[in-house]
Amino acid sequence: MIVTVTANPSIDRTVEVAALVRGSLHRATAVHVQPGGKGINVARALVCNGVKARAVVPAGGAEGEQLISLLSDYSIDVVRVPTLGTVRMNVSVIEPDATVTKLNEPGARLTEPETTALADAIINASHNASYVVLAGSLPPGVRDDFYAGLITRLTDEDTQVVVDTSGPALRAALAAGPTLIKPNHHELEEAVDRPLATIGEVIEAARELCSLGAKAVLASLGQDGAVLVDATETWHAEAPVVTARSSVGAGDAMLAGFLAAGGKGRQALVSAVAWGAAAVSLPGSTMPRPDDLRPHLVEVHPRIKAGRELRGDN
Ligand SMILES: Nc1ncnc2c1ncn2[C@@H]1O[C@H](COP(=O)(O)OP(=O)(O)OP(=O)(O)O)[C@@H](O)[C@H]1O
Ligand SMILES: O=P(O)(O)OC[C@@]1(O)O[C@H](CO)[C@@H](O)[C@@H]1O
Repeated sequence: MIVTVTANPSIDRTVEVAALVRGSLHRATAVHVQPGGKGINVARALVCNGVKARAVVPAGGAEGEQLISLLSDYSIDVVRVPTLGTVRMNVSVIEPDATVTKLNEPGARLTEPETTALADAIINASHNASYVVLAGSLPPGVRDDFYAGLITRLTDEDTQVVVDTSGPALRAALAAGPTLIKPNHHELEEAVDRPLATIGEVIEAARELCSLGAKAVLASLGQDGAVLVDATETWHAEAPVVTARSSVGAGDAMLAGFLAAGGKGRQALVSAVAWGAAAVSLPGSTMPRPDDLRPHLVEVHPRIKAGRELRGDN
């Protein structure tokens, strides 16, 4: 069982438009409403591929009810932590060339008792978990060291903890020694506070985060695939570039693919890249199913080209 935690869940509304023009009225050509937040997406991707997942989710208000109802379409074991505040609504506007303009709300403030209840629910839900995934932003009211505290508590119980977050929460989490972190290109640049233009620079930055406490780094690089750095090895793998439809949640699908294939090493990286590539070719934040996956097309570079320039996001 893989346990995912989404401290700041969302209802994701993806609106497709012909072209986005600031200050204009747009008529949507399609709309998708899906349960969102990174941990929830990881859990959705896992169960869509027959891997058992439990999702811990704080949820309140009418939107909280809607989120739980949307989640009932998936065979996820949902652990709901009731809150007074409502679940946020995040909007992605997608143009035909797959350009995404994303509007994420901050999320409702969690009170101190709610934060304590969430932390206790996570610990209770995580006994016997093969991995616990702490994913996404923290809502207002929750301290930056929330994930760090959980990593310490879970590691004391020999649980493997994966973190996918950004900014101060990521920096605080590093020192607590997570099993794996999954930054994207932008989050990695932010973590080392410099631009990263080549594969070699990404690898150097990932090693720096290992020296700060992460046991491994899985960096997602959009159409340039992904880099995996652990204590002994470094790999770069990529799928043939697909015509993107929506990149929302592709990084979450990618992390799910990595964990579904064992959570370490070359084969897990191949699976991760295949799941990520499949996710970008699907609408909204739709997670891939077995028929969508093409792991045999993924190339693991036998020799890493450190000087290769990154092509940019999706
Ligand atoms: N155009 C593309 N063609 C092929 N594979 C892609 C493409 N875009 C993304 N991928 C795959 O999907 C993975 C995740 O993409 P990306 O780096 O954009 O994630 P992300 O920024 O973490 O996404 P999110 O935060 O929305 O979940 C990449 O590592 C890569 O394997
Ligand atoms: O605001 P956060 O927590 O950083 O990210 C939330 C979010 O953008 O991440 C997912 C895609 O990865 C979406 O489902 C969701 O809307």
